[in-house]
Amino acid sequence: MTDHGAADTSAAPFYLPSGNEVAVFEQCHAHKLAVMLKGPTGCGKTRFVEYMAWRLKRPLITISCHDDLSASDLVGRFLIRHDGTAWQDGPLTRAVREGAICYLDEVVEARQDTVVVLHPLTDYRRILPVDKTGETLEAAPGFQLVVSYNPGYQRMLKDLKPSTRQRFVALDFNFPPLATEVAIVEREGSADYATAHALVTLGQRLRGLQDRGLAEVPSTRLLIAAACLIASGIPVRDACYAAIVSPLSDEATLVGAMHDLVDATFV
Ligand SMILES: Nc1ncnc2c1ncn2[C@@H]1O[C@H](COP(=O)(O)OP(=O)(O)OP(=O)(O)O)[C@@H](O)[C@H]1O
Repeated sequence: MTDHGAADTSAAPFYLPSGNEVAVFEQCHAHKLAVMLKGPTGCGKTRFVEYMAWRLKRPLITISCHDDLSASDLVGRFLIRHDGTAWQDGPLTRAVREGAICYLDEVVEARQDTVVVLHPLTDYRRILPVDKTGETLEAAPGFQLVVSYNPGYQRMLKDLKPSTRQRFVALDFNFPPLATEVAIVEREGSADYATAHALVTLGQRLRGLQDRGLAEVPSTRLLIAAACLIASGIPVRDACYAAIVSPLSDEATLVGAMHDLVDATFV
């Protein structure tokens, strides 16, 4: 869990919008609507929430969901101490009390019985029943629930229930348009324009391999990693293999096809 505590008064997190996501999110916040960010890994969802929390001057509490995450992990539990037991709020309860933005990353990884804890917070009631203490907390002004969800993963039995999905306004994220992604790689990867442009061109070509069986396509995050290696003196091809090609696949044919695209991009 990442806890930015009080509202972030430092400089704005760097975020380049791709569409009207900032305006839509602001309206959701004003109307107390929960938001679901849908999109592939590494395309800017977390950075967007950090930016919005800064813009709206709200504290941000981030929770990475996994299949062991229990309702108590979110809401809180009694801790045994030398002088008895003491209640400790979980991150969701703290966000509700503080009026923070609570960001649950990859919410689909959490078990259904954990996810249902969110339901009464997403409708007009905005309440959190804390069964173990008998309290019912009303969310403080400014509280907002935000979840992320990667629809690309094949999940079979594991998916969000319609009764959960329909509680959120969904914002679709994808990799940014070329010029925007070049600007991001330039800035975040300390790259010159030509290198950033070439890396994004390579990224777009590799994303085209999805039709040929590449399960995971390169995210903006991977392109930035390659740029960082290049900026620190690693030869371009080595950087691309290590930061982009190798993390994406172990399958010889696909790796070969990706190597060819690296060579064709950086002639
Ligand atoms: N629009 C953007 N503006 C600025 N930086 C961006 C943007 N999109 C992506 N990035 C960069 O890409 C990195 C990865 O993005 P981020 O961590 O937000 O992805 P994510 O979609 O939350 O991924 P995951 O689903 O794996 O958590 C960021 O740390 C940032 O450097």
